[in-house]
Amino acid sequence: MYTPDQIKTLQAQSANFLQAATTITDNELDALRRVLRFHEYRYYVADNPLISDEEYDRLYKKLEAYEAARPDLITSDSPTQRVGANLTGQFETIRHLVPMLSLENSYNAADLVDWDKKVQEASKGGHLRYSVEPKFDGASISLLYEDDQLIRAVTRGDGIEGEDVTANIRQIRSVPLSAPFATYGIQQIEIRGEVMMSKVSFQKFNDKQTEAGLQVLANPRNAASGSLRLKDPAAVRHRGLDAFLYHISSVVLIEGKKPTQLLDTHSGNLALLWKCGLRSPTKESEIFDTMDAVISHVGDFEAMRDSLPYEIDGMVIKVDSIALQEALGMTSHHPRWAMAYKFKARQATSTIETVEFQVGRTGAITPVAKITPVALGGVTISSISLFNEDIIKEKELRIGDQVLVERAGDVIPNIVKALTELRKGTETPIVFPENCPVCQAPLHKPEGESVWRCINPYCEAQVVERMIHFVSKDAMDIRSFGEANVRKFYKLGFLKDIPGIYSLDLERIAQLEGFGKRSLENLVSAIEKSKTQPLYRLIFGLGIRFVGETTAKVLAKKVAALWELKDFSQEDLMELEDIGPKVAGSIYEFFQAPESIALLQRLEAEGLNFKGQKTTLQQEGTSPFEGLTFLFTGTLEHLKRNDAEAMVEAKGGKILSGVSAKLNYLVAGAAAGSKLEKAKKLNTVNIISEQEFITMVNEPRP
Ligand SMILES: NC(=O)c1ccc[n+]([C@@H]2O[C@H](COP(=O)([O-])OP(=O)(O)OC[C@H]3O[C@@H](n4cnc5c(N)ncnc54)[C@H](O)[C@@H]3O)[C@@H](O)[C@H]2O)c1
Ligand SMILES: [Zn+2]
Repeated sequence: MYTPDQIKTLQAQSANFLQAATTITDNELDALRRVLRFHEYRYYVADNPLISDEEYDRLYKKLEAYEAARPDLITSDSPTQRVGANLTGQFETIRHLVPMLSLENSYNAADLVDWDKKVQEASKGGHLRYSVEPKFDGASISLLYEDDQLIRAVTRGDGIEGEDVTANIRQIRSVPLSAPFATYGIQQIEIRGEVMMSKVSFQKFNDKQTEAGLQVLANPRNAASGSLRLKDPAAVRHRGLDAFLYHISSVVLIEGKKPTQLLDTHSGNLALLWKCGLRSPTKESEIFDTMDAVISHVGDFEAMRDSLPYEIDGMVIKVDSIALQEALGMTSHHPRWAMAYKFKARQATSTIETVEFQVGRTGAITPVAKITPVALGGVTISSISLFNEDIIKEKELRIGDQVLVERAGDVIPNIVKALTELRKGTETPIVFPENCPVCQAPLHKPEGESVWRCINPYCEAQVVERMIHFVSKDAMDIRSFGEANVRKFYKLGFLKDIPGIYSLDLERIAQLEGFGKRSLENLVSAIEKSKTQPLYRLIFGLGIRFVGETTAKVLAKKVAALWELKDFSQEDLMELEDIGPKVAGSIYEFFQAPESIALLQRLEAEGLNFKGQKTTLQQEGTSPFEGLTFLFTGTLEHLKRNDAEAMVEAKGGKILSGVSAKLNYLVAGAAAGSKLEKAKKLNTVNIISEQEFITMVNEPRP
């Protein structure tokens, strides 16, 4: 459709239009329309947009503003006069009973208030209600049911005609093949909705694409519309698609039947669809009497956008009364009775200017792309982690590449893809260093891992990062310390390692600019306070590889004092909750390394809390045998069998009737027989004597 040269020219023109703050001139009108049509093709037909939605919307608004001032120059094929065509020519086209339009977009409360005024005028003082529902970010479809049977499903196409994708739509489980419309007197009904791919299915889909070396899709919308065009309906079934149906566009009643009242309002329509077994957004929609209430609701919904299982890109506000909808009518592009309220953009385009390699506290090398600063979701983004070398290879990123950047909610920004077609030939590969960029030690990458590491424990970058981690909020939480002070003190030679935090030369610090009496006092008291932090914070703060907060808590609970961890074997560690071989290996290594022991000795000498939770827990606990199982066999010398069993139960343990893998302790008396033999074979049972049992009962915890 477009040659590589045309693509480059059109993209350069887009960039010019986007940069120019001013409105366009008469001469540029044609070029802007061509540019918009090109992006519509990339978006609707190729499913591979080259600019972000926000950029497209800005171009569109530019054209709209120009045409509003010069209505004499509007042509019927202008992108503002019809919906972007997505006819691929691969399917039979079918005419919609009623045109299938786009929506008018609004971006702020003021836009909504303006629209409300127009609607109020049209309502002539009648009671006005708005129905508000999510704007589902998928691909639109139109379904036709006749005599309760689904007879066809069509894409939006150019709004007048769409493509017949019935075979594919029949694979979507939330679209019933038959529905009891006749009970409402309906013979034929045309319904509109959105085919969606959930966030989970989308992630799975992209993972598979990556694995197969295919291009990842920019968003679930692209994935949904791409799925509708698959040639093999069976393949559609595996994509995990859903459909929300939110509009009735046409109804033919069975002869002699009266229309149900549900057909009088939009909310009634949603209820009717729901009652007939279609997934309409009844639960997701709400009715409001005033635009003020609508505005506050859309704000609330935007805040919970990320907790939904599917993507929405805004809200749609609809006039609830169908009579008023009809009075308001439509343009050739959108109905006047509905308004989309678009949420803040999540994607933008930018350029990779350089890539830096950062060294983390565990020595991991993270490539970070420095991009041309771009505003996204309320913040300006100028650097983006590329995670590791594999990701760079998978996404085929190069320095100089134009890229699509995404920032969803609290998730850290990431690069969705490079816009490879826009390459000029001057882009250069991203070369991973062979040596640590800070200490120059050769980097290592163990088999099966994707991260390169500097394994020099004295690497400056790591030393500093470890200290930053140690003082951080989730670790020792030394409030007034922070990253900036760690770096400053280190640079000045005041601070060399973690224990040094507790022996800072305060007099020298007092002479530094910005360290008044007050801030120095705060620093000192924060450092002092950290000495009594619970043990798990210290363990976490040590920055042992793979030991997060949760693991640190597990470890702190298991010991009376930190030093005990030195005696844990890898097997001992693996018996603890949620600790696998990788984590166990790392903990074991840490406690065997002489450097670690020296570090801990210095910290202990500084008076840091090394006490774990083990002893306190047991003294408080009245059920030291909780979770343990016992069985007695053979003849006991000192205790009666019944008394012994009662002792176990009194301490929270359980008596089992036979030897199995569930058994923890077999107390074997004289002449023990088959049970003892079986326990020996099992290898998992602790076999103890009566005397050992008595000792255990008298001890706080086995
Ligand atoms: N990045 C690009 O290059 C590019 C190019 C073209 C279009 N676009 C994007 O597409 C938009 C235009 O596309 P569009 O015409 O499909 O409009 P749209 O997606 O902004 O809104 C209209 C569509 O919303 C859908 N919708 C979802 N939930 C709905 C609900 N509850 N009620 C009614 N409709 C609902 C319908 O399918 C309807 O057709 C642009 O604003 C832009 O964001 C991007
Ligand atoms: Zn290094």
